[in-house]
Amino acid sequence: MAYFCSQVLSTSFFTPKPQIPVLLSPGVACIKSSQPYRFLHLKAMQDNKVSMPTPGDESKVRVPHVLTVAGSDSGAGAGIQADLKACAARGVYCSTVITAVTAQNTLGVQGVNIVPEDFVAEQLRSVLSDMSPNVVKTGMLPSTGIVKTLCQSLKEFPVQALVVDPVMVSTSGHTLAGPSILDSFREELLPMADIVTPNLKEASALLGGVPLETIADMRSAAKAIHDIGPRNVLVKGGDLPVSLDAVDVFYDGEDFYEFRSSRIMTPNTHGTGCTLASTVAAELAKGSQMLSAVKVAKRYVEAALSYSKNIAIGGGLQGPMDHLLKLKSNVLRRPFDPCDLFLYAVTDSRMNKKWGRSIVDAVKAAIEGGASIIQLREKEVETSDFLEAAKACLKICRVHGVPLLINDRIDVALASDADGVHIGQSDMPAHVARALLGPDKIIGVSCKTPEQAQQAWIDGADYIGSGGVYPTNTKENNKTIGLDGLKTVCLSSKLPVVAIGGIGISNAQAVMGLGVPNLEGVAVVSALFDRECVLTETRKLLEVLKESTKIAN
Ligand SMILES: Cc1ncc(COP(=O)(O)OP(=O)(O)O)c(N)n1
Ligand SMILES: Cc1ncsc1CCOP(=O)(O)O
Ligand SMILES: [Mg+2]
Repeated sequence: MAYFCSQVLSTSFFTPKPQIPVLLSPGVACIKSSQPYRFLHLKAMQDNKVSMPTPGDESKVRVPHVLTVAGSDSGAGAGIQADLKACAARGVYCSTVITAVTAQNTLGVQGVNIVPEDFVAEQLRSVLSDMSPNVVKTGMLPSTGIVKTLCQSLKEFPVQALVVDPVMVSTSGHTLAGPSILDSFREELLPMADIVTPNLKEASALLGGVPLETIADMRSAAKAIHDIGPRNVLVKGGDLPVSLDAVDVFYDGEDFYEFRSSRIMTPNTHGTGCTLASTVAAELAKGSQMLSAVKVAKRYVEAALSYSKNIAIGGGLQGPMDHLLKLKSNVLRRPFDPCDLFLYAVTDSRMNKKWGRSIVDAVKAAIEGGASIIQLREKEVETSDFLEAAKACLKICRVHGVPLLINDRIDVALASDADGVHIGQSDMPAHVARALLGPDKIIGVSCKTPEQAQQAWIDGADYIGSGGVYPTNTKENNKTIGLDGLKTVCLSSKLPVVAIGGIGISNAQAVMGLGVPNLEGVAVVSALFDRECVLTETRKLLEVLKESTKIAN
């Protein structure tokens, strides 16, 4: 590997107009250049100071790493906090050097406290001397001294790429870095940058105040900024007047590229600039070339903006976005409660077809009748129909606060964002399902024996389905374990249990009357769905179950 790298390096020293990162191995990009800073960088790479796989150290995995040098935003929509979240969302490690601490919220910036220059230098040294970030991304650099300190540190500890977001004014209009830093930007920082990502105001400021009102102006600005020294320029046109599309202009010194996307109507745009730049940095750290890094970053920001367009955080005009695309779905999903197992309705497409109803109608009726959890057990439908049904049922379940699980099909559960899965002993092992679904989704496992119950607990299941308690026609060749077998499983299980198999209004009380504390309810298929009126049957079963809890107490 080292030999291959030095081959690339030795030719790159003589490349006349080098700009594009050369992929050496995943996460290791080498930028060809003949400039002094580049020389130091390449030299450091040769000396193995910059992240390289260590021969004989295969058990350790080097992760792509971005160091962000920026200001803290107490509201966490922008600055260091946005950078951390964007890198985490993109699967890249992010270390931080804080240049200023701001008091901010969705109303604006209430205060700024600049970190002393020598302490910025100390943070830089701590990270750069030990942790070998692949890429440095800069945000708020509030003083000339801090800009100079950073440039000095980068000469001492070269990195693979430098992404400069020339933050000057907050989205609320507060000055975060005054005009005094412009000279140091132009003279020192930009010539070291692999990409600079100004918005219209920042591009104008870098060019001495020229008005920028059209895409043609943006192209001229990109070219003029490129002349200052950065290898690539992205002029962001989000503030361009009278344009429905958001247009950004990218210039690599030879070609122009326009990135167009339809404007997402949302107030939650605070921190988009920081997020875009740190995502570019993250993609470069993974080994992407510059143009694809910018493309992916644009796509990610658009997706996050679109996902976050209706989230409500703070009372001001500009809210933060949700970098991890999780907040909305977590609000709608409540944690698993074992009481949900009380009346567990398991669908069956054959039965619903027989009675001329759709899966969605069957689920609606079961919920209206009082089902506390739904499982889609659709053994005969096409995958695409299963997915559509799951999405439609999920909408209904969410409105009623009823969890929706998918039988067997982890792929369908993931694609529909259902609340979880129910799996059997011959399905995907529960620990694999847990790894695929993450910590929050509900996983139920079928168990007939104490050993299986113990394994389900070890594997990270949330509940056990135990049966068939009574003989059933719904599942072929299914061994009946009886009430005794059910009791044995319950007593050996650390997890809540739901009984299944041949259960209906005639025997539900006998099952619940077993009197074991972790037996939470009954799961039924034919007693609800192989009947003319699902609503009536569900109501009747609910009454029987309620009655059995009264008797038990
Ligand atoms: C709640 C509940 N318990 C058990 C089962 C049976 O699952 P499995 O053993 O995977 O068999 P199939 O349902 O896939 O035929 C269940 N579905 N639900
Ligand atoms: C899926 C399953 N697992 C064990 S028994 C059974 C079938 C339950 O269906 P029914 O409630 O109609 O007996
Ligand atoms: Mg199964």
